Amino acid sequence: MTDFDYDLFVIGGGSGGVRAARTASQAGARVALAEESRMGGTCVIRGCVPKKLMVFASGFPEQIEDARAYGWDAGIGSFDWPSFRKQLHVELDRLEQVYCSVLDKFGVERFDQRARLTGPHEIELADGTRKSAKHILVAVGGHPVRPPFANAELGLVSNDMFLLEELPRRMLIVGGGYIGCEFACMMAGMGVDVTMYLRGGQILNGFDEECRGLVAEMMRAQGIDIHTGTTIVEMDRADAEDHMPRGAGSDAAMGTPAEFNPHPDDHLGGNPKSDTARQAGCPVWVKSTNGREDTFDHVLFATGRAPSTKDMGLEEIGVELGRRGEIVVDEYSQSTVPSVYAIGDVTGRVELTPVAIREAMAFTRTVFMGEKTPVDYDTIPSAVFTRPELGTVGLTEEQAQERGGIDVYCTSFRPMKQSFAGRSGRTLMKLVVDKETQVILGAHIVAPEAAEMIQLVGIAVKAGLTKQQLDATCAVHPTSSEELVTMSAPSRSG
Ligand SMILES: Cc1cc2nc3c(=O)[nH]c(=O)nc-3n(C[C@H](O)[C@H](O)[C@H](O)COP(=O)(O)OP(=O)(O)OC[C@H]3O[C@@H](n4cnc5c(N)ncnc54)[C@H](O)[C@@H]3O)c2cc1C
Ligand SMILES: NC(=O)c1ccc[n+]([C@@H]2O[C@H](COP(=O)([O-])OP(=O)(O)OC[C@H]3O[C@@H](n4cnc5c(N)ncnc54)[C@H](O)[C@@H]3O)[C@@H](O)[C@H]2O)c1
Repeated sequence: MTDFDYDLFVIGGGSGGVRAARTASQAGARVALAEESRMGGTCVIRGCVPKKLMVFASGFPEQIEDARAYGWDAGIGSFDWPSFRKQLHVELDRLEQVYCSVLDKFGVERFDQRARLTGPHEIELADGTRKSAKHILVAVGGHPVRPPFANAELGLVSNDMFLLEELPRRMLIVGGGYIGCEFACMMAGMGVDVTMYLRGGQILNGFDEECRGLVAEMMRAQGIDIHTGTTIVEMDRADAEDHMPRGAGSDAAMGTPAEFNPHPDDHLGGNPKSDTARQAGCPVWVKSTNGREDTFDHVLFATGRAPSTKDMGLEEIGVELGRRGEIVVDEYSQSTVPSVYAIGDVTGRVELTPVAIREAMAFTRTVFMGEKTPVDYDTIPSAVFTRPELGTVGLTEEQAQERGGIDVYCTSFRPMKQSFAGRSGRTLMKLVVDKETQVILGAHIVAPEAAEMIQLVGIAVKAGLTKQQLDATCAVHPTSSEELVTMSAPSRSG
């Protein structure tokens, strides 16, 4: 064993990789980590964190409108994107430093470069250096994928949204999953005119139907123009000759286009080193399946992500990849090459930060602490940061109906704060309960702060509590969440 340079070499400094490196080092292992872009990975640099800060920024117009209804002489003024963006990146730089310091503090050797596998125990760094390790952990995450349309490179992906030089006036978002819906609400809140194209009939495929319907209704009420069963058939630069608006240059029609940098490397949805240099895309002319032709300052492709396994040397050494390029692993995150493990988005299991972190900790326990620890994927709560938010845990009503024997407790109301302000927004709370045992199988909330609420209800659902046990908890009044412990009769059974 001492023949190896390290006990563990981690490739990827995102949520999963950093946690695994730190905990393995704490467990006494000699650890190194290579990160080709910025430490912190998707969540910290181009995902959860900047997204949530943008969610906060985009919520103020509504809050100020409410403040006026509550008697404040408040005015919204205008939103200064460049100033927000500057502050956002100061914060991301700070967090990146925190991640670096944590690794340094725990004695993890860092390599700020790309790494690939050249053997079951060998890693090659971009500068040609080779390192050996008893175990290799691949935690390289995923990257956004554009659909295979001609000229799709004219569109942005989520990574680009945090780097925009200026906010678009009009924007088309293609895709209605987590990322599409969250950006639609953020952009609309910041005053952008948002159109969405969905391939299917509704946003947020896989979530509870009633909740999807309500979130879509609320998004439309904010002015988001959602087109279902619609996709792009053709797209081009708006200033291409065929698509110039008559009597006006595209600048006049669309605002000054920022410099356009195509994305030569779709491996990370862009060149990882260009994070600070990337400029916004150009105005785009779009023809859609509904026959409509339109121009947008930007098109955002929120059409899914793929594991970043390209050119990693994985298949060459015998690591099996799945259909989408994900690393196939067992319940202990071990790949088909016993010395190579993989965690996080690159395994295509559940693409959430807390899940990548749990996989990292289970990996450390299994490999470095002698406790074989599988990850528990049952009943993972999550939230979509739309406005209002959607929090979800456990089975949807539709999934539970398939197994049958359920009671559904559901309530929908105008929350006190919004009702007073004359706002039409509704809150929805739903508990899906096993009729016989009364165990709660699922909980779904559409409400302001639903993400905070579902974290707590998630404990009850994970613990296998019954509806009666929830009801035995005294309500906190006046709150919205008290409805979760006061719904007395099922709305329906199935
Ligand atoms: C816009 C957006 C919003 C999101 N919001 C949420 C949210 O609110 N809540 C939530 O739970 N999840 C959210 N996610 C998902 C979450 O960010 C991911 O599930 C999580 O970051 C996965 O962690 P990871 O460690 O697997 O990979 P990553 O965080 O992607 O880290 C992988 C790292 O590996 C590096 N890398 C890749 N290849 C190499 C190589 N060959 N050599 C060296 N380094 C390499 C990359 O640069 C990257 O830093 C969001 C994702 C996006 C895109
Ligand atoms: N709040 C959160 O926890 C959060 C936020 C963002 C992302 N994430 C994670 O990241 C993952 C990826 O998010 P995502 O939104 O990119 O993926 P997603 O799979 O949730 O949504 C992609 C959407 O794009 C649509 N689509 C795909 N190809 C298309 C095409 N050619 N034309 C039109 N539509 C097309 C799909 O039908 C789907 O609705 C999520 O599954 C989630 O795990 C989580």
